[in-house]
Amino acid sequence: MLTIKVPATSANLGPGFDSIGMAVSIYLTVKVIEPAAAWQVEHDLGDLPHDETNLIVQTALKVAPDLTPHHLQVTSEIPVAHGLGSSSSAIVAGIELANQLADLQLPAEQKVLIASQIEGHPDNVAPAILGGLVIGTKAGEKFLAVPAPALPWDLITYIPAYNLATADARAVLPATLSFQEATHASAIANTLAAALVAQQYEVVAQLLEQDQFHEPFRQRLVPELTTIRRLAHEAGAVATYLSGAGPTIMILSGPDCTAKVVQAIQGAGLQAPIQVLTSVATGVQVERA
Ligand SMILES: Nc1ncnc2c1ncn2[C@@H]1O[C@H](COP(=O)(O)OP(=O)(O)O)[C@@H](O)[C@H]1O
Ligand SMILES: N[C@@H](CCOP(=O)(O)O)C(=O)O
Repeated sequence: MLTIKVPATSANLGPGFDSIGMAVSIYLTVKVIEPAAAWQVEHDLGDLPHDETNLIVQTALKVAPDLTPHHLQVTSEIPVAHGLGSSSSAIVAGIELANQLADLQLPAEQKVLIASQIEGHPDNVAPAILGGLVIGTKAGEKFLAVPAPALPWDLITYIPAYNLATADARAVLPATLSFQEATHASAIANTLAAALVAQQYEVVAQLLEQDQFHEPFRQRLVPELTTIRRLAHEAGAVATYLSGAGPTIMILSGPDCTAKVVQAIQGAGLQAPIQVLTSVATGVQVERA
C-alpha cells in the first residue's frame, strides 16, 4: 500500500512573512487503499469534503488530470485553519499522490514551485516538501530556497480553539506600505534571515518579535498574542510569534524553561491546548508496503 506523510509547518517566524517557515513534528497521513469507481476520501476531519472536491484530490488532479480515482484514508494531527500549514500539507500530499500514481518522478524543486503556485506563498509548502527550516522566494518561473539550520529551542505551540482562515487573516493586511515602512520591515527580515543561516541566535531572538508586515495588523484577530508574549518572556522564553496566519502562537524556549513557560501560560487562565513540538528535518515522505 502507498502511504504519504506530510509534516505540519509553522510559517513567517515573525518578520519572515511569506518567505520563512519550518517543518514541525505533527503530520498529515494519506493511505492509498485501492482504485475505485469514484474518489473516496475517508477522514474524521470535520466538514472537509469526502469526494473529488477535497483539496488533496483537487491538487492531484491539477497535476495529473487523468488519474484513476482511488479510495484514500486520511488522518491528520494538524488542526485545520489554525496556522500550522494544514492546507499546505493537503496540497503537498496531493502533488505527491499525483507524482506516485502517475509516476511523474517530479524533482523536489518542481514540487515546491507547483505547490507555491497553488498555495500562493511558499513559506509553508517549501518546508513541508523539503523539511527543516527554509528561507525562500519565487523568482520568475523558479522557486529559490535556502535551508537554514534547525532552531535550537523547544517549540511550545499554543493552539486556540477558534479557527482563523488564512484568507481572513490576509484580508486584514494593508495593500501597501510606505517606502520607509517597507525598507525598514525588509531590513529586519533580511537580518533575521542572515542570523538564522549564521546561527547567531542572540540576533534571531531579538528580531523574531519585530515583524512589521503582518503581526501588527493581525494582533486584533488573536488577542492572546500580546499576553502570551509577555508571560513567556517573564518565564524566560526566547521569543514568541504568530504561527502562520494564526491563531496558533509559537513560543520558542530553551528546554530548561519550557515547563515554566507552560505553567505561566496555564496559570494565567489561558486554557487552550499546548503541545511541545520539535522541528523536523524531513519533508514529505512516501512509503510502499
Ligand atoms: N487535511 C486537509 N485535507 C483537505 N483539505 C484541507 C486539509 N487541511 C486544510 N484543508 C483545506 O484548507 C482550508 C484551510 O486552509 P487555511 O485557511 O490556509 O488554514 P491552514 O493552512 O492554517 O490550515 C480548509 O478549509 C480546507 O479547504
Ligand atoms: N505567510 C502566510 C502563512 C500562512 O500559514 P497558515 O499555516 O496559516 O496557512 C500568512 O501569514 O498568510
